[in-house]
This record gives sequence, structure tokens and C-alpha cells, in this order.
Amino acid sequence: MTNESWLKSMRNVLESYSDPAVLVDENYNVVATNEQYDFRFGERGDKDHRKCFEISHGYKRPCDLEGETCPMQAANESGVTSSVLHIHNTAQGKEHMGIETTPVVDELQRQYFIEVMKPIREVSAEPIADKMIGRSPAFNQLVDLIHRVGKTDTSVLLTGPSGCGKELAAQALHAVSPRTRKPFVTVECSGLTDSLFESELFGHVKGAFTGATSNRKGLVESARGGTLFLDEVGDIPLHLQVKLLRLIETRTYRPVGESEPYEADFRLICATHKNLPAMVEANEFREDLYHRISTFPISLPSLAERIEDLPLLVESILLRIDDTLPLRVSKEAMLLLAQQPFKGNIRELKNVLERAVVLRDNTEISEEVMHRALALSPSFVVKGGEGRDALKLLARKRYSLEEVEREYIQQLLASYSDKALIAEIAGCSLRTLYRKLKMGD
Ligand SMILES: Nc1ncnc2c1ncn2[C@@H]1O[C@H](COP(=O)(O)OP(=O)(O)OP(=O)(O)O)[C@@H](O)[C@H]1O
Repeated sequence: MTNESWLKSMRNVLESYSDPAVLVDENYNVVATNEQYDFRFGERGDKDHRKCFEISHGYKRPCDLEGETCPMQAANESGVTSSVLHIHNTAQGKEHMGIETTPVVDELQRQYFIEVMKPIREVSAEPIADKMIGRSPAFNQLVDLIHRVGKTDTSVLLTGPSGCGKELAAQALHAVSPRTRKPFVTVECSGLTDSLFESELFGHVKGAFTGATSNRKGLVESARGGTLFLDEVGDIPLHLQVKLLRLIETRTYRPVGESEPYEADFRLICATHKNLPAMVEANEFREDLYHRISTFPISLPSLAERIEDLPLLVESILLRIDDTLPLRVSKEAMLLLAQQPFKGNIRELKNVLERAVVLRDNTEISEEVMHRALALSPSFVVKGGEGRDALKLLARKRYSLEEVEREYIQQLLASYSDKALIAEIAGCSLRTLYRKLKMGD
């Protein structure tokens, strides 16, 4: 076979993929592309043998020299298909791509690679609404894990501080899974009282208890074929945990008042901001349940751990708040934001930006407006002279220490529902917090 006819057969192979695919030689030159690729990247990559790293990333050197994993190198070393996650510049902007690279040789044993790029549509590297947004290495690692485990039926435990995106991650896991066309059902575990637990989860039959006037489907049944997401699983009281364990172990449940067990069919995803291993140590969480739910644990980064994503997140949140206005944040205001600890993570960032949008006078949010929006936050950090200004403001209003404390606690209560977290932010014990709340009554 001549090199030309080998290339022709490779082009046919590339066209057989429904995702963008390219053939790259060992010097990183793109030598053939399929139609999907030409559409996605808005050009024919093999036009003048441009380098893959140049087209995909705008780099002047191979990816590994730019601090990223080179998919070709990984495939070359292993001799089999290898997969990595990259963000590529495409005609649609920056996109997360799962890249599968397979080494092939031509008739003269020269090394080539077929790269198939699977766009990961459940997340975005561009500011758009209703998706997990990010580009930072910490975020990309998270996306890689979601993409890998999402396709399986493995139980996932999402951990991370409040407001860092655990629920969005659970939705993304469901979206990449084969169960995506079936329901995604959330169970808010923190609100489940003893009496509600079984009837909410398992449903009940008519006449099971006073008020049960008809059969009622439980959340486990609603999730049939799909995903059951147990949010704040660490809040389930110890004595109810055994019921959840039984459901997970036997994959059966019994509606209240029903004698026969029903088969359950769901993929389990749990989330918590609590330290479950520490709770197991303290005998507050069953060890057997912990092992059942944490087959694949994923720890989500806090906003501080992915602070590079701040401008992108700000842009996308402003779009969500009002996509009819060209709202933006000044450079100084962005710097001020970047200095905040954001213990409430992206939820707190959203609140601050909503306040800033209310307080703004024009479409650019200034440092001064951001200052005022932040001053309403419990964890506002002021530096140097700015700190003195804030204090002067409080003194001018003649707040007593007690009033400032009360106001602070009220703001915390408005931002968070978890009292343990509020106590942690306020730097006091849970008992002291409850005492102060009582005093305010
Ligand atoms: N990567 C992200 N991109 C854009 N918005 C995000 C991202 N992560 C979280 N958010 C937004 O931040 C808010 C909090 O997210 P989410 O409810 O998923 O957090 P959580 O970790 O489940 O919080 P909690 O522990 O308090 O339940 C939501 O409004 C969500 O849309």
C-alpha cells in the first residue's frame, strides 16, 4: 500500500467517528481530519500541516512543555488507547474535550496517532448559564473524574465545603450517565424527621396511617431507572441510617403499610460538607453505611482552590442575573473580590454579585459598589485603610458591640441554613450560637 492509499483508508476510519477526529504524525502535524473536526474547529486542520497543539490550544510548543499531559505521549508509552481531558479552542469558544488517542503505524512502520475528541457538554469553559463553569486545573480534574465515573453505575460520594457545587456536580454525573433520560431525584436529608423518612423515601399505601387517604409513591420509586441524590447525607440521624443501609444493600424497600418488598432501581449519589470519617470515629455515622456510599469519593475544590476561575464565574453569574445588560466588574473590583475568603464559596459569590447589581449605578460594577456589596457579607475582608473606613462607618451609626454581633449572626442566618457552619464561621461553639440566638428572641 502506498502512503497515499494508507492515508485514504485512515480518512475513512476518521469519518467513521461521530466525534471530531484527526490523524497526527509523530511530529505533532495534523495530517488528516474528519468533517466533524472541520466543523468544530472552523477550519481544515490538515490544510498546511499545522501542529495539533497550535490548533487546539494556540501553544507554540507541545502540551507537555506547557504543563499539560500530552495525549500522544501517553499513548506512545502505553502502546494502547489513552484518554486525557483538555480544554480546546474551537469555533464555539473554549470547550472541555475528552481526548482518546490511539497509536497506529503506516506500511513503513512510521508512527501516527488517531485522536478522537469527545466534547463534554455537561460543563462549560465559557460563561453560559445553568452549567458547571470552570477552566482551572482543579476544576478540570473534577470534570475528568465526573466524566470517567459518570458513565458507570458506581455509587459516588461528593464532599466539599458548602456552596462549592456538589449538587451541580451530581447533576453532571447524572447527565453523563446512561441513566440520563430517566429521573434525577434529590432527597434533602437534613429535613427528614423520623416520621417523614420512610414515607418520603419509600412511599405509603392507602390507610397505612391517619391521613394516608391514597397510595403515595416515594422518592426511591420516583427515581426508578435514574439517579437518587441524597444531599447532606451526613445529617441523617444515626437511628435512621440503618434503613438507608438496608435499601442500599438489598436494593429493595417496603412502602409504609405494605407487606411485600419492592425492587429498587437507581444509581446512588450522596453529598455532604461534613467530615464523614470523623463522624464514623465519633460514632455519629455508621461505618458500614459510609463504605457503601463512598465507593467513589470525589472531593470538590473550594472557590479559593480554584481562584483562577473567579473572572469566568463572575462573568457567567452576571449573565445569569441579567443577560439583557452588558454587566461587568471593574479590574479593581475584581481584585477586591479575589481577596475574599468566600467560605460560602460560589453561593456566596452569587449573593455578593446580586447585591452589587442592585447597588450599581451603571453597567460597570466599581470597586466602591463591590465594597458596599461585600460589607453586607459576614466574612468580608477589609485591608488597611479600607478596614478603618468600615469601622468608622459602624461607629458613625453608633452600633453597640451587641448590635454588631446580632447583625452579624442575622446575616449568617440569611446566608446559611447549617447552624454548625454558622458557628464555625463566627468562631464560636454551636452551644454558644444557640445561646446568642435565644438572647436575641
Ligand atoms: N462550577 C460552577 N459554575 C457555576 N455555578 C456554580 C458552580 N458550582 C456551583 N455553582 C452555583 O453555586 C451555587 C451553589 O451550588 P450547589 O448548590 O451545587 O453547592 P453545594 O456544594 O451543593 O452546596 P451545599 O453544600 O450548601 O448544599 C448554585 O447556585 C450553583 O448554581
